[in-house]
Amino acid sequence: MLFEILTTGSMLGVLGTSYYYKTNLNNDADKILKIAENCGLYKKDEKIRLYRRNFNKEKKFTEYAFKIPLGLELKDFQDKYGKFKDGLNNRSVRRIILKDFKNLKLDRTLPMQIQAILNNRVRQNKEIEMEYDGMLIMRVYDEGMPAEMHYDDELLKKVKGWEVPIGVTFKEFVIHDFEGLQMLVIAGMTRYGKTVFLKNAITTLINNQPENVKFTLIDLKGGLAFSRFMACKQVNTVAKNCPETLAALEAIHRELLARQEHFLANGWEDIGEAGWKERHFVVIDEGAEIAGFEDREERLRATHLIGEIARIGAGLGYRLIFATQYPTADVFPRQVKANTSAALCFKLKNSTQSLVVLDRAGAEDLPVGLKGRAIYQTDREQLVQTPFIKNSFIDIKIKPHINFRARSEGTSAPFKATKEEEGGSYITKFEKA
Ligand SMILES: Nc1ncnc2c1ncn2[C@@H]1O[C@H](COP(=O)(O)OP(=O)(O)OP(=O)(O)O)[C@@H](O)[C@H]1O
Repeated sequence: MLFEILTTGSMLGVLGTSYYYKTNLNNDADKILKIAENCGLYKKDEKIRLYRRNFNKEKKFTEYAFKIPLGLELKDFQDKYGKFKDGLNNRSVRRIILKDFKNLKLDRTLPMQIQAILNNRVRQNKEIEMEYDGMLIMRVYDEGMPAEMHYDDELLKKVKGWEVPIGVTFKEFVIHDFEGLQMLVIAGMTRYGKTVFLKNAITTLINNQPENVKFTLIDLKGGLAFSRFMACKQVNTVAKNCPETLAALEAIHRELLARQEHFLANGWEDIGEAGWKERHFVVIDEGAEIAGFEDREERLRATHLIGEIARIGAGLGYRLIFATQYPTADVFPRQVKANTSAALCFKLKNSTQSLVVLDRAGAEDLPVGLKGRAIYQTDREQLVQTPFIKNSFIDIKIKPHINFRARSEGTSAPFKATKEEEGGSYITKFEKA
């Protein structure tokens, strides 16, 4: 009796699963075509056309290739990401779970139990990835990404050199390599994961490049988030207000110009050719505070100095991470925007902000309340779940790098350039690669 039930159950399960995929595939393709049409993604009477579809059983996604009318581009479809996502998830589906049959109780309620298994409905949680390679590629994943990813030792082993973990997509682990892309913009509404990501980046770099990394941390949210890094020997400065920020930026600027002169004198094109290992990271959180400095002169000067780091810093070994929750055009120094080709964008308030960061709408459609979900944009775009790093984990990792000699108030303030740095000759020593 039990054997019969299990066999019948398994058969029903297999049939149910194959029915689910068959109808699901047709429905999804039809839905995409319909949503595109309803969103005005067509030209005159020319609509998008399905060219092929492939189902990847292992990674549980279906890839659709669409021919799109001339005059439309990938961005037009990405702008409607939220509409496609909601449309594909607009109803629950019947899903038969095979292992439920194994848990059946052989009593009078058996028929009801079987009925419950057969009638099981689940809310859909599909995710979409879009790309263009001569055709519009839409990958529809049956399951969205994990809602959480933890930063642990295993994850730390996956990054080396100047790489920092960005997170996971539906199918792969993503890193940001600061040797390839030296500047990174981070944007997102409050409490969606900017600071956690910055702490992830700082901890990773201290751990993997303890002898070569230097930090200037500009924390205009009061200095609390970066305070645990203050005593690390890799941290030159934690600036917490306008005067400290200006002093820190002026010091970097002096160093930058001196370095430039030194490179010129030696005929080095960039830090790679110079063979210097040091990289100096300037991390700014919250960038919008700078645009709000009361004194106009100070505001303009700070903006100019950050712009200079973005404009000429990369080749000289400077790296910039600029984070803000108010990404409006006047908050980004022009040079930062012009010289940055990487952005990590958490949920934003509206499409105008998204346009400033990503040059397209869409970040406003990221899920409400899902912390750590972001769009990572370089020359391509990936939807990622960023790793969550616990403060206790950070403390373990940075402990070996803490300078136990108590810092005086002064040492947490910006460092002073030496006489030599201020003058013509530049004496900072760097290790040869
Ligand atoms: N990647 C993540 N995964 C899971 N939870 C996260 C993640 N990042 C952040 N969180 C949660 O969200 C909270 C807020 O994150 P965080 O401090 O980074 O926000 P924020 O964007 O910097 O906000 P604000 O702009 O207000 O400082 C964290 O305390 C944590 O609980």
